[in-house]
Amino acid sequence: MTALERLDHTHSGYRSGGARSPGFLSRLRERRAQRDYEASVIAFANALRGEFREACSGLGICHYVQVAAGITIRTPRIGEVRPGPPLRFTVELLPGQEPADFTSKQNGPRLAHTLGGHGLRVEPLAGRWVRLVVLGHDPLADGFGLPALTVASGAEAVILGRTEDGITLGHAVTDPAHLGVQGQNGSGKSAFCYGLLSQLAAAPDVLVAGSDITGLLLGRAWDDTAHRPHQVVGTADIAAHAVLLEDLVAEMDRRLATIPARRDKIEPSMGTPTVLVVLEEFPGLLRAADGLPKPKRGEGVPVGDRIRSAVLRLLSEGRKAAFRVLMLAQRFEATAVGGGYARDQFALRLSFRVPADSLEMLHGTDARRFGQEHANADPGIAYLSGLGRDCERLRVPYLGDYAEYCDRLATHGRPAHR
Ligand SMILES: Nc1ncnc2c1ncn2[C@@H]1O[C@H](COP(=O)(O)OP(=O)(O)OP(=O)(O)O)[C@@H](O)[C@H]1O
Repeated sequence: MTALERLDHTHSGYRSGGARSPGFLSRLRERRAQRDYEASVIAFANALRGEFREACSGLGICHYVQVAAGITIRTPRIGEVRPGPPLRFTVELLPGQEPADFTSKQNGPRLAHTLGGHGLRVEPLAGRWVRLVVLGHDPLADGFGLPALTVASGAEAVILGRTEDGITLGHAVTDPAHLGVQGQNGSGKSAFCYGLLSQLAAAPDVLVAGSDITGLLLGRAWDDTAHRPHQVVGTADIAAHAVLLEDLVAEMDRRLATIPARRDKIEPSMGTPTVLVVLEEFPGLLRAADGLPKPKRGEGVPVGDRIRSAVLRLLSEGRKAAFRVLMLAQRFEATAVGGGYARDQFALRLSFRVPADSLEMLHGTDARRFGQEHANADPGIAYLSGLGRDCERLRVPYLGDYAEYCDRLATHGRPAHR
């Protein structure tokens, strides 16, 4: 506060006239500051229009118009500008343009870099208008911890991650979707699953079953819980994995045979829980099974084939019987996960750091534009498609180290009936 302003507050009774009062000077100064600010915003907006126009013509987000003097370039018109941060401005699309044109083919980061930012977010407004938001830094650069949360029922959403717009995405295990997760070593898939399973471990109407050749995601950490008898771990007895999966298929068949009249699916309950069949490092399980000696002709089916057909049945028929599959693989190659038909059954797909071709393999050609950047993603950053949303980038929550996972299961895991 300046001396004059102080005078205005403390000695207002001595003012000789409104026009000469310190209040007047202060208002004058305020008005001038406001004018200066507005002039700077106008200058900034004009500079932005120039830069944006250059960038749009460079990236081909423009129309070429033939006029008498030759060819002229029309670029989308900028409306209102808010310097931010983050810098935001509205843009009127040219006829035939779509909001996605600003982000397709790496246009988003290129436009943002020209305008001094890191990334670009496009928000459709009314009619042909969109708002472009220039993000100053990668909104997913900061991690977020997963509090010791558990859901009371499978119908409650567990936290999957936070998107670039700051939206926390959830998913209820009762939603009819199998979940496929791929990622290279150290990309954060196991940590993601620790978070996911620990949130589900207490729900009385969810059973976490499955096969885990590593023995870390399932197995010992689940000892003394109701889930543990339905889990097979390790590589010592690969046939036991096939037996477990076949038992799950038998339970699925029993449920399908008992769907009540006028219903087309099982309603999960404590007596008939949603079974989440976790298949950790599934391609590794198939490789180990295929490496076993083959039975002689007429003396049974090879273990690998038994596993493939059980998983295929769970994937294709399990949804109505309250079975959900969570499959993990380094790479979702069709041959590695039991065939292209099996891979197509995953309505919810999540990719941690993977080479560009693997990203496209699981998410389709829409994901091609993200491939290069995602091939170097930090642990915990993933692309998700499904849930009625386009392929989008998100950061999954981090529960902490493995000991924390064990502690949470020991504390919250639904106890075994004694
Ligand atoms: N969401 C996350 N936020 C921050 N750091 C993470 C996150 N997830 C994983 N990390 C870090 O990355 C490391 C590797 O993660 P994780 O073990 O889950 O990878 P992975 O893909 O399962 O690898 P592997 O296939 O070798 O098991 C973790 O030890 C942790 O330090």
